[in-house]
Amino acid sequence: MITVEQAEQIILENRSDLGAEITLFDTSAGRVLAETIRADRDMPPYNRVMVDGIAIKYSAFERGVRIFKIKAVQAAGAIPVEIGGDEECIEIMTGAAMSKSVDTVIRYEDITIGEGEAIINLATIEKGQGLHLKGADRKQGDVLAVPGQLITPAVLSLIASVGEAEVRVKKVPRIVVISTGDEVIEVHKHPTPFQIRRSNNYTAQATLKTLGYEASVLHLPDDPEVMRNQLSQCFQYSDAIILAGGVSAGKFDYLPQVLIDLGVEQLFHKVAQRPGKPFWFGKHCNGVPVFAFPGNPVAVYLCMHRYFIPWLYATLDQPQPAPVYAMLNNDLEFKPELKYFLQVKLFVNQQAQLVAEPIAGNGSGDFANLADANAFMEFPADKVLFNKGEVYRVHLINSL
Ligand SMILES: Nc1nc2c(c(=O)[nH]1)N[C@H]1C(S)=C(S)[C@@H](COP(=O)(O)OP(=O)(O)OC[C@H]3O[C@@H](n4cnc5c(N)ncnc54)[C@H](O)[C@@H]3O)O[C@H]1N2
Ligand code: MOO
Ligand SMILES: [Mg+2]
Repeated sequence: MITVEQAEQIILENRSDLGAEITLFDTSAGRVLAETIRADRDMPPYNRVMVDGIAIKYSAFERGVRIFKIKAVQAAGAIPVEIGGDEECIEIMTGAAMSKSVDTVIRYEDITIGEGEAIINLATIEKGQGLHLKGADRKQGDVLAVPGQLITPAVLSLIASVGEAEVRVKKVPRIVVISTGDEVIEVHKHPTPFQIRRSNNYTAQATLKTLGYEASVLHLPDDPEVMRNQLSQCFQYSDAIILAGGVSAGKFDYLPQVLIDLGVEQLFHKVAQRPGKPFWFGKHCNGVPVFAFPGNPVAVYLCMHRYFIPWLYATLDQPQPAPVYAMLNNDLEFKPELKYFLQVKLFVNQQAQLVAEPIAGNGSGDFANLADANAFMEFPADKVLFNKGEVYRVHLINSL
């Protein structure tokens, strides 16, 4: 049996390269950049007025001039107006490009406008005040965003401002989530006393949706023939396949054999972890990875966060998010030599520490308590006792 770290490494080594495509900039939020965005002009591109008021030459104020003749009113977007002499000013608006003949802006609140003139009511001003200098933020050609960067609303504003109406983004994988099991029926149907409604595939789909990724869902019965037929089609139109259930030691756990029959190379089966020990991972001969998670709902949920999402980041060339750590709030014991992932509720205490409160449950079949959790805490396999105050890694879940 391999460790969690080994499983993670094998999965990341099997990241896919799906290439890039062009998309319209205004639909690119949530996509991952596949090009470098550079400033096409200085930022700001001109000496930008920051307040509504008057623009003057500072040296005139320094000499004692307080009353300035208004030469013109200049709106944002208008051609910059020059003053004729030092005792003139321009009434100028926020966002306007200031001419070289003036260098300082005084806001309306600090002046009195009279008949064709402006009187400054301040004893002191600073040269260059009220002005956002050309190139102060970034210079023309500077890198604004890099490949692998998520297009957040902030990045999108940069893409728009440099005039990239079309932007190169990483292609997103076509993902299918497939639940298995004869006991698992459709959501709108009424279960017999020995059936359950399916939830695993929808949880996995929703987990992806919260990150901005679509997935289709499918269900397969515990019938190797049907599984073979349906799965062989899935390999034609998917870039990643997530399965749930049918991978353990039961008489009807056909999946590992079915996958091997279909040309999927088994890269591992079973990971030293709880939940999710029977996790099976392989790669189809056409390159499509297969994440066959154990059917228990908590195992599916953990494996989505611990394995599939990191694979997704790697596939999209996105840096993995920095690990998060929290402080355990209770003593606990876990004897098996497995890495233990426990549902916890995180909160920040008055010392600004991130604290993890374990949520007691009934094992990996108990998905009722998942709704109260916002993270899994990861406990090392080589320890039995875990004490209050110790710090361990956490994986955030249920964050919308
Ligand atoms: N002899 C052994 N038995 C089991 C072992 C083992 O090592 N030896 N491992 C246990 C562990 S750990 C897990 S986890 C489960 C995994 O089993 P499978 O992957 O084969 O999954 P199933 O048997 O199909 O189902 C398990 C459980 O999950 C429920 N389930 C399945 N699909 C859904 C769905 N879409 N929505 C909600 N719930 C679902 C299913 O009804 C079962 O209760 O095996 C242990 N056994
Ligand atoms: O692998 Mo499981 O521990 O029941 O989810
Ligand atoms: Mg089973």
